[in-house]
Amino acid sequence: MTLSLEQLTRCTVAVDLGASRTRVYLRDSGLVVDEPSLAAVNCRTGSLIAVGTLAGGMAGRTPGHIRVVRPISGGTVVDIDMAQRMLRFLVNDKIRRAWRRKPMLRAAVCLPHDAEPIAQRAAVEVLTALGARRVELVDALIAAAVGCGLPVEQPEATMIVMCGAASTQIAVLSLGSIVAAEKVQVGGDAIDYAVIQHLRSEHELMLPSQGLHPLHLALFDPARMGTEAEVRGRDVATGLSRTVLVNTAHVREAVHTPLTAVIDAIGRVLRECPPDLVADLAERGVMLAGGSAMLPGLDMMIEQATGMVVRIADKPDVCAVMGLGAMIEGKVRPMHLDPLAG
Ligand SMILES: Nc1ncnc2c1ncn2[C@@H]1O[C@H](COP(=O)(O)OP(=O)(O)OP(=O)(O)O)[C@@H](O)[C@H]1O
Repeated sequence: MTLSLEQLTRCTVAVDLGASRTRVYLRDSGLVVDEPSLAAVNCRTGSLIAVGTLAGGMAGRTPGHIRVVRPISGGTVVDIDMAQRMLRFLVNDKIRRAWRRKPMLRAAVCLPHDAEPIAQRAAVEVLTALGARRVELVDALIAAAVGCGLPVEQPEATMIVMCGAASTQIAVLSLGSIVAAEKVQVGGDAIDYAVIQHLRSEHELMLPSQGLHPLHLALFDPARMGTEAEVRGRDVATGLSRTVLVNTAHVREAVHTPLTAVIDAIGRVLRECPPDLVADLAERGVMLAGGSAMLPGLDMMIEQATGMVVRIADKPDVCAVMGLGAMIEGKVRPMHLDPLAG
């Protein structure tokens, strides 16, 4: 992966191909695409019917011959052809025109920490098919840390916990590099799954896929700890609509297992760090980013488990692409580490 800021400033477009959402930042225009990484396909003809938000609205409501697919899984492109087609439709005419004016278009893509060479290659192929002549790959943790406004280029420790849909990545950074990092395959989707399973087994209730986010507020809000929240769904046996009262403390217990994996990974990263950096972190705390950082009370759960202050980034879901955008716009100044003269 590259971290040559000079190479990045030659890029016109910054892309974050996430498991849950695809985001595109265009130089001089800002964030121009932020849509679900979904495509609806007609299985009989192979034609694409919808992408992004429109495809998301179709999920769970399609007839047998239409499938809503995710070409990106865990931050890795798993279906290159579909990802290319999805991205082509997500970037509208205006962006395509801007790209066409740049025959030697360069693109920057952020990839999960420690992405396999095959995942790196897949991302390059997706962007190349859209006209990029050169693709710079950047570690998503560095991009997100820049996007959160952390002083990554300074000789002081900063810690970022990026909780996405399919994974949580944790890193301690200093002097523009990653000192210690870890990735666990637990993110917002695993937390949602734990809630769905709890409602299914304890209350015999099935939830529509879109019904979870409004629920997060009722179930995880620390102010409502130990109270009951009304949840509406479909009865598993009868298929009829039903409302149940759910104890919020029990739901928190249900998500304990996925969250424990995240807390354990934070501990492992801290153990790998030199003591001076850990002392910095004790003062400065932890920055929480990624879409799942918006889960009410997640910051407090991490704070209680680690004993460190946890802050949630401004717009945590778009930190990585905005950080990459800042890099291509040349807003990040590298710290000079040239050998001393004399
Ligand atoms: N307001 C919210 N409250 C709770 N969870 C949320 C909220 N908004 C988004 N999420 C969760 O955030 C996750 C998406 O986060 P993000 O946009 O960072 O994912 P991504 O970058 O596509 O994923 P990944 O980094 O795993 O590739 C989803 O699991 C979603 O359920």
